[in-house]
Amino acid sequence: MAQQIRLKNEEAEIEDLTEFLIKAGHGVKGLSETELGDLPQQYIQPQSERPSCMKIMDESSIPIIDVSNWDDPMVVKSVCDAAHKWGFFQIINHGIPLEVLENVKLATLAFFSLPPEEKRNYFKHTSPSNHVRLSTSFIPEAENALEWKDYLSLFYVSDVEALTLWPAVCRDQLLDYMRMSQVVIKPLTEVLMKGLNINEINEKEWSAMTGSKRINLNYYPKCPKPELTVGVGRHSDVSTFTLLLQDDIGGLYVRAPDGENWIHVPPIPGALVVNIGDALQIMSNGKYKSIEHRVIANKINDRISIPLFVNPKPSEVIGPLEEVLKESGEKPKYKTVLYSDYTLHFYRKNHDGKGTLEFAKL
Ligand SMILES: CC(C)(COP(=O)(O)OP(=O)(O)OC[C@H]1O[C@@H](n2cnc3c(N)ncnc32)[C@H](O)[C@@H]1OP(=O)(O)O)[C@@H](O)C(=O)NCCC(=O)NCCSC(=O)/C=C/c1ccc(O)cc1
Ligand SMILES: O=C(O)CCC(=O)C(=O)O
Ligand SMILES: [Fe+2]
Repeated sequence: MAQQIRLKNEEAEIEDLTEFLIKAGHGVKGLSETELGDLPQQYIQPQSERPSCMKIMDESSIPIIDVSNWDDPMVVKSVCDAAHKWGFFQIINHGIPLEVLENVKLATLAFFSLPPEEKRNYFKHTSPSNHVRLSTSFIPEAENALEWKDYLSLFYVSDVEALTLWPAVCRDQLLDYMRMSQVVIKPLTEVLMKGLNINEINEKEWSAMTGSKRINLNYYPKCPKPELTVGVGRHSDVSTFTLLLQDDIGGLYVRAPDGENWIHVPPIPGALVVNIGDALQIMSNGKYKSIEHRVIANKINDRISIPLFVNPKPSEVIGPLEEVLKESGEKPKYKTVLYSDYTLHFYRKNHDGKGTLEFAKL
């Protein structure tokens, strides 16, 4: 197969690659396992996006916050300051049992270990529902260069629906995690709102901020030439916030507050990475920031990560919160947008740093 991929002329190559990756269900994991030795040209990123162009700040680190007591004013301050300055932080002692997190990682590996004949049923054209979708790269149709990643994206509607639609090898573990994640989602939302002087969150605001959830299982197989490609290109999440579980390999980099340098997010056993998404940047009128981040591929190890995106409901109209505008006296920096229009805009283009936010800028 590997030889076939390489020997075809350029146009046939793309067709063949699509056949191999998607129709046959091998994904980039299958490509990695063929031990090509070389990187197919479709994965070669322009010079400016390659790791060699990143200025990395080794001495810096995003905050690590012990959240064993969410009511502690110091915790509230640390979380809100981090959301303002860094847009990214790690939380420890968050109350989700280690076993639940370990089971999510094992379930992710179990899904990607399924034979290609089974996995191919979850790609867009064959998936039984648009709430379950396996993809390779981000949006292959919209990208000039592909990303070295496969991912299963699961939109959560209810336990009942997930039990019917989600793949049996991982659904119970993921549902346990979704259930347990409330011990973080609820106090984290309350604390972030406190930082905006919102002390009571009504039903409508809960729905505006946390009304829908999506969980992605990311698989980054080892890559023959990591220096020429990316695991995930520069982007900010379109969520309200994201809880990210990563394994012990590393490779996630976030933009430093100076807007130029990059900072590695080291794996910490048992910790969760939290990042602010575009929706909360909009609702907080820019007080909290969604930060650009990217993943570098790895030559030696496969890597997995599992982001849980906490989002507004797709039918929600979001914009700067009234309380925030009143309290600060600021003019709105963003217009109101239908959240599903915002996410559709994100899904129609390749990763472009913080470009998605332009859609909502006034
Ligand atoms: C607008 C959505 C996304 C889809 O609406 P739908 O009408 O029920 O679903 P469709 O299946 O008809 O999808 C419409 C289009 O959206 C795209 N799409 C629909 N889900 C997908 C999908 N998981 N994958 C990649 N295209 C999709 C897809 O391209 C499709 O376009 P097309 O095929 O041309 O009809 C809707 O689910 C929605 O608004 N959800 C809100 C919650 C939500 O999912 N928010 C996104 C949080 S995810 C996030 O912050 C970051 C994600 C991310 C992901 C990958 C990365 O590399 C980096 C970051
Ligand atoms: O793999 C990671 O560490 C981050 C992945 C990511 O940014 C995403 O899926 O949105
Ligand atoms: Fe992300």
